[in-house]
Amino acid sequence: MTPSSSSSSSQLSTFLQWLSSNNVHIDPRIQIVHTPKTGYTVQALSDIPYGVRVSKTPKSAVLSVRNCTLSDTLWPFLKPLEPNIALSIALLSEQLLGRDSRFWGYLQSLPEEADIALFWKLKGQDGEEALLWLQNTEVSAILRTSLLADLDRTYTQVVRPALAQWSPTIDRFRKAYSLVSSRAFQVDSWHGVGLVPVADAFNHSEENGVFMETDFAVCTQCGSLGPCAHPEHTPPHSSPWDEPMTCDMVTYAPLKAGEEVFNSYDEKGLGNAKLLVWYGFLLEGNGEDRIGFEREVEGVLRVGGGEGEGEGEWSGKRWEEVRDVAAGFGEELEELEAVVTPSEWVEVGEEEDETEPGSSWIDAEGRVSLALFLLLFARNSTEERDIATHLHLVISVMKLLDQPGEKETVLAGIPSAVLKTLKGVAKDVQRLCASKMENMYRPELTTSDLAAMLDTHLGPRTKLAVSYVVTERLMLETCSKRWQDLAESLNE
Ligand SMILES: C[S@@+](CC[C@H](N)C(=O)[O-])C[C@H]1O[C@@H](n2cnc3c(N)ncnc32)[C@H](O)[C@@H]1O
Repeated sequence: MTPSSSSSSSQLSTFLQWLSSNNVHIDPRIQIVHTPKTGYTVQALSDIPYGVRVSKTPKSAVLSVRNCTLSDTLWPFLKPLEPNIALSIALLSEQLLGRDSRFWGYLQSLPEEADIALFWKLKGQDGEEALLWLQNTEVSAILRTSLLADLDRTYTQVVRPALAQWSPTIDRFRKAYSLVSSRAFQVDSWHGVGLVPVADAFNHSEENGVFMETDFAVCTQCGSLGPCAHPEHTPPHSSPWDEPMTCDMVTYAPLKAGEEVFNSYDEKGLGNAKLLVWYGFLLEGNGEDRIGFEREVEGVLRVGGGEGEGEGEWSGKRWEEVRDVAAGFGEELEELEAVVTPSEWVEVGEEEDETEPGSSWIDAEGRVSLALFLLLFARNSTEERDIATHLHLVISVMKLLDQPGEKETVLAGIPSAVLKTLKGVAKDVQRLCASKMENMYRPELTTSDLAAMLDTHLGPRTKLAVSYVVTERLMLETCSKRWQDLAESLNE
């Protein structure tokens, strides 16, 4: 239910009063705004320089499994659970207490639920249609986890018995989970995850203006930052121990008057698939998007393609050899950044297992991951004895082709084995992309058809799903076209 603007403004004023009585500090240069359509946003009222603490929420005002009213009773039930599930139960318990909850002024300001894709399966026709569209995308890969079943089981085994006096429904528990999923923060090593009033009013963007700062390393037994009765806790020397512990939103860049202030929900970045599943929205042109090729890599390898190569050989000796050789090629490989994404160079040759299918992906610009490039290189150069020289030549040709100039001159004198490997890699990449698209919903529709559908009458979830699919299709098409062009230039 969408609240009217008068109920929305009374919710906000009750929330602001609650913040004030819980000693939450808000810098007068920012303002929390609420409209029924956009929910909460935070606006800068004047220019604010870098490094300003624009809000400070005492940890006593954070809702966590440690801080909730029924913590003493609930803790033994919550301790073994996955943190977000445990926090959802803590949140639900406060919601059930209603006005008796010390968090009521905050809770009454929250939406009833966040419409996250995790629960679309349970949302009738629009949700089901949206999920059909998301078939064989990154979203469906995330949704393959057993979380929904875990939530059902937790409801029966924990929520119902622990909160029996209120007879909570599974629906209320799921709604609480959706709020936690879309607005909880890591608070510290005692609270774990928690709902941090004010901090959770900021929307997300890739270019964030604020970030959260808090003392994380507190005593895991009692939450103390300074010296306490627990000998395992070594107090950090960097923080004053006697000040109230707070979760602060600090400006990360100078803010301009009149502009919305954004946070980033994950310092490592969040692609649209995760945003849809855990937060229920997506960002246009999200630079963090990736498409994994776990299934397709196995499919392509199974059908063969590397000359004379049999099933299963790809991850064997040759792959290890290529990986070892590539570890010494750091700078050379970096120069391929137009085709191979530079963001994971550090992983090459390090402990992370590059044979994991999870490291084969393309990025938002349609560039292949280094692991995928090397995997396909390995698979298409099985006959080469001197793999280091062969890799060097392949990289050199790719670099030359990327520069303006006569392709014929570039290619003259290049050993045919090098061209063959490159053509093989190009063909494999195109096959991976095609295979991904063929297994999506309605593959017969072009990407332009899908984009045109966005102007027609679609349910809100279906619309989000179709826009997501358009971005994945564009990434695949960009990637495929780049390698097709490369292969064609080798034929000229
Ligand atoms: C932590 S809350 C942020 C405050 C939120 N607007 C509210 O009304 O409570 C996260 C939720 O805000 C919304 N949101 C955050 N960033 C957004 C963005 N860039 N575009 C659209 N919705 C966004 C999503 O609904 C998300 O689940």
